[in-house]
Amino acid sequence: MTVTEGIHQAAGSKPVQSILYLNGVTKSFDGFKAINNLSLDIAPGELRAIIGPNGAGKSTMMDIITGKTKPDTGEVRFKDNIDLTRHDEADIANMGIGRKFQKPTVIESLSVWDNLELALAGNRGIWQTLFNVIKPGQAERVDEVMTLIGLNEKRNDLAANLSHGQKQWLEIGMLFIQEPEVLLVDEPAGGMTDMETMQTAKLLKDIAKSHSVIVVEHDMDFVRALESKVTVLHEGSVLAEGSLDKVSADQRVIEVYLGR
Ligand SMILES: Nc1ncnc2c1ncn2[C@@H]1O[C@H](COP(=O)(O)OP(=O)(O)OP(=O)(O)O)[C@@H](O)[C@H]1O
Repeated sequence: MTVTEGIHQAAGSKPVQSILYLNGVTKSFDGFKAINNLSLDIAPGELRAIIGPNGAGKSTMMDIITGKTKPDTGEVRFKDNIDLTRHDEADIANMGIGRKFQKPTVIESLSVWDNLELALAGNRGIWQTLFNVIKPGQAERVDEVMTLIGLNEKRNDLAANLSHGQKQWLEIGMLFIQEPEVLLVDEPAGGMTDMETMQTAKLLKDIAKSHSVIVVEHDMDFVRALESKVTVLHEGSVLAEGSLDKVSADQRVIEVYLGR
């Protein structure tokens, strides 16, 4: 059994084939098909990049997975047999599908440490977290995540004083510390320097050693650095899938990106 299989297979149960499985999903807005017969299969522990021109349906797809938007038709399954269309957004987040939006939402007036501690505490609330003694093991967990996101030396700095890239890493850390099984990450590299972009790719690759990660991104240098399978969306469907080299050599993908 590989490490990934071990993580995703409960004792005695059948190994999970697909951490996320979409089949024949359609969603229309006022008669316009934003998602059109979309199918997608993500394996446990997979890192998958989703690309596609503006309006291809990337955000709507993420909204459908997280329960923010209900599809008109089609299957949306988590761990093979959990039908996500029957659950609301809060349920889906609690089941272990975490999403990081494009804009960081860290609390600027708190330190890096406090932001992580707060995220770890989850529903316990801000005042209890800040004034209660931290539980055994939690400080170690905060330290561990702080090291992963490369902000150890900034632990006592206010989040307001971090660079844009560092805020994004902190936010990824705040999602990761809650131990979701799947992380959905929306355009993390937007507005980052080249060095920050490469560090973000490394961070997501590190996270994907033990988690499934789906990342939507426009920055092709970032997508190349992920070294992952790429899905190209266009007009709400999968246009091409494979390595970045393979999809970027596909004539249909070239036409979509360059315009006909
Ligand atoms: N709530 C909505 N009401 C009406 N139309 C919508 C709604 N949400 C999305 N759309 C339309 O659906 C299509 C797909 O949008 P979506 O935001 O999913 O694309 P995207 O690939 O994420 O684009 P971008 O890269 O620009 O963020 C677009 O034409 C958009 O205008």
